[in-house]
Amino acid sequence: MRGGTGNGTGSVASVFRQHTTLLVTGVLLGLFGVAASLTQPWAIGELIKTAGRGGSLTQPIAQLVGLFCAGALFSSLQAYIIGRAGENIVFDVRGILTGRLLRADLTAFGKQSQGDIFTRTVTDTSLVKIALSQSLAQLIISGATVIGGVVLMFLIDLWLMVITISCLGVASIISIALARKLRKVALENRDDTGEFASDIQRVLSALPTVKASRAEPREAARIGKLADKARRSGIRVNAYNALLMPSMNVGTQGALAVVVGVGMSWVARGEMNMATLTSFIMYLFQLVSPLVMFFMGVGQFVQGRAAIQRVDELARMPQEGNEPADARPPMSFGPLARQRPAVEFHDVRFAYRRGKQEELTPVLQGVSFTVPARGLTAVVGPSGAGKTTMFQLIERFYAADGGRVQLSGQNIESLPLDTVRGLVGYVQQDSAAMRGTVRENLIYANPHATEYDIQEAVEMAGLSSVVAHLPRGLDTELGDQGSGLSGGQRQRLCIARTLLQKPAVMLLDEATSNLDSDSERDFREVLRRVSRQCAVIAIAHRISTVVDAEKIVVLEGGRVRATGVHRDLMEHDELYRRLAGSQLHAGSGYTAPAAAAPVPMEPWSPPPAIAIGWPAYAGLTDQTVRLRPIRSEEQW
Ligand SMILES: Nc1ncnc2c1ncn2[C@@H]1O[C@H](COP(=O)(O)OP(=O)(O)OP(=O)(O)O)[C@@H](O)[C@H]1O
Repeated sequence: MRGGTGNGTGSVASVFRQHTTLLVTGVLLGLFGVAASLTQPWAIGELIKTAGRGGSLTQPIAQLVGLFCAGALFSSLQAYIIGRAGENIVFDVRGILTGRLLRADLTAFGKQSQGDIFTRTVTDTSLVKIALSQSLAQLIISGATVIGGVVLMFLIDLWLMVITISCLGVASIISIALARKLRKVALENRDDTGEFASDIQRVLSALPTVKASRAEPREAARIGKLADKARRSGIRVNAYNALLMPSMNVGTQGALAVVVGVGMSWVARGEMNMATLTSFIMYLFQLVSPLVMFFMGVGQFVQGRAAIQRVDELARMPQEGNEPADARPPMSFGPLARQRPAVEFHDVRFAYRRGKQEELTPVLQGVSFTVPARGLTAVVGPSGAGKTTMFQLIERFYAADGGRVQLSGQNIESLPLDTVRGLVGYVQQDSAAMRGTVRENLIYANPHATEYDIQEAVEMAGLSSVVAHLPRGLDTELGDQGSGLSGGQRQRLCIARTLLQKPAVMLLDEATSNLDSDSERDFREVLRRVSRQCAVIAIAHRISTVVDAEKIVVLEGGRVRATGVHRDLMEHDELYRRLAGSQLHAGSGYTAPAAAAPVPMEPWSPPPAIAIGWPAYAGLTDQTVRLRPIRSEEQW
C-alpha cells in the first residue's frame, strides 16, 4: 500500500494531493464535455435558423450529432478516470489506517472501541472516496456548466437572465443553509453508526457468555436503542438531503415558467425571435441538471467531510515504537550472551492509564529481579499482583514509568522494537489463535519456518496426535480465535508458534492452565530441555511446575516479596508456603521433595487465585519427543 504521512496529521489531505494528476485529468475531460454540451443549444439555434431560411440542414445536423458524441465520450472518460482516482484514494487511506492501527500504542488503542475503529476504516473511508472523487469532480464540472450556461444566457438576453438569476438565487441561499445543517447531522449520524457497530462487536465477541447469561433480551434492547439512535440521525440526514434538491428544482422550475411566459409574450410582440428564445430555454433546461447535481455534490461532499474528520482522527492515534535515534539495528544484537542476565528489572514502576482522563492504576511499584540467560524462572503471586503486566513491559507493549527493563544488559527502550519482539517469544494467558489454517497459525511469527522446524515444534508442544486427527492435518481451517480446537489444544498451538520463533527469552503466561496433570508432567520435561537453550520465564497456576525452577520470584501487590528456589521459599516465605501448600495438596500428582519443610495446610475458602509457574509443552513422552539437539545456540 502506498502513502503515509508520518504523524497521521491530515492523512486524507496528503493522500488527496498524491492523486491530483488523475483527478485534474478527469476534471479536464469533464470540462471538455461541458464545452460540448454548452455548444449544443447554440447549434440547435443555428439549425432552427437554417431551417427557417430553407437552407441545407446536413451541416448543422452533423455539427449537432458531433457535439452529442463528443459530450458523451468526454463524460464517460471523466467518470472512469474520476472513479479510478477515487479507488486509488480509498486504497491509500485504508493502507495508512491499517499501518497505523497495527502500530498503535496499546494504551491509546485500548481507549477506542473496536466497532468504531471498524466503521471508520471501512464505511467512513468509502464516504471519503465519494467525497474526494465523484462529489468534488461533480462540484467542479456542474459548477463550470452552470457558470458557462449563465454567461451564455446573459449574452442571449440580459433581462430574461435577470429573471432566472432572481429565482435561482433564492433557491441557492436556501440550499446552502440546508447543506450546512446537513454536514452537522451527517457527523452525528456517523458517530451514532460507530457506536452501534461497537456494541454489535462487543456482543458478538462474547456471544457464548451472552447466551449463558440469558442476556439476549437485554442486549437486543440495548443494541436496539443504539440502532434507533442511528436511525433517527439517519432520518435527519435524509430529511435535509430530501429538502436540498427540491429547493433547487423549485427555483429552476419557477425560473422556467417565468422565462417561458415572458419570452413568449416578447416573441408575440416581435421583440424576440423564436430561435433566440429556444436557445435560452435550452440553456435553462441544461442548467437544471447541473444545478441539481451541484447541490447533490454539495450534500455528498459535506457528508464526506464529516467522514474525513473521523478518518483523520483515527490516523492520529499515537504510535508505539518511536525508536530512539541511536537504536541499534537488529543484527548487532545477536544471541544473548550466557554471562549476562537475559532480563533485568531495576526498580521498575508502572501504572495503567484508564479512560479519557487517563486515571492511573498503579501496578508495579519498584520491581527488581534478574533472569539468567538459560534456565527456568518462575513468577508466582496472587491474582492481580502484576505478573502479566511485567511480561507486557518485557514485550514493550507498554513503557515503564520509572526504573528500567534490560535485555541482555541493554535497556529495552534503546533497542529497536523489532529486535525486542524478535528476541522475546510470548505465549499469552488467553492464547490467541486466529482464523486460518493450523499451519498459518504456527508460522505466524516465523513465516520462513521449514517443514522440519514445524514438525519439531508440533511435536515439542504435544500437538502431533491432535494434528494427526484433524481432517486435513496442518492444513485444517480454524474459525475465529482458533475455534475448532479445544482450549488446551489452542494453548499448545500457541506454544508451538512461539517455539518456531526460536526466541532468546520465552514468556509463558499461565501456559499450563488448560492442561491435565499427565500432559503437564510431560510438558515439564520438554520445558526443561527448552530452558537449556534460552531463558524461560513462566507464570502458571500449577505449583507442581515451579518446583524445578532455577529461580522463583514471588510477587505481591506490585512488589517482589521474595526470590529463591522452591525449598528456600518453602522455608522462608509465608505467602509462597501458603500458595504451594494449597496447590501441592490439590491433586497435582506432585510429591514434594523429602527435604522440603512440612507444608502447613491452611483452610482456605475460596482458594486463592495463584499463578506460579512455568510453561507447558504438553502431552509429550520420552518416546514422542525427539528434540533434535538445537542445531546451534545461535540458531535457537
Ligand atoms: N489494560 C489495563 N488497564 C488498566 N488496568 C489494568 C489493565 N490490565 C491490568 N490492569 C490491572 O493491573 C493489575 C495487575 O494486572 P495483571 O494482569 O498484571 O495481574 P496478574 O498478576 O497477571 O493477575 P492474574 O494472575 O489474575 O492474571 C490488576 O489490578 C488489573 O486490574
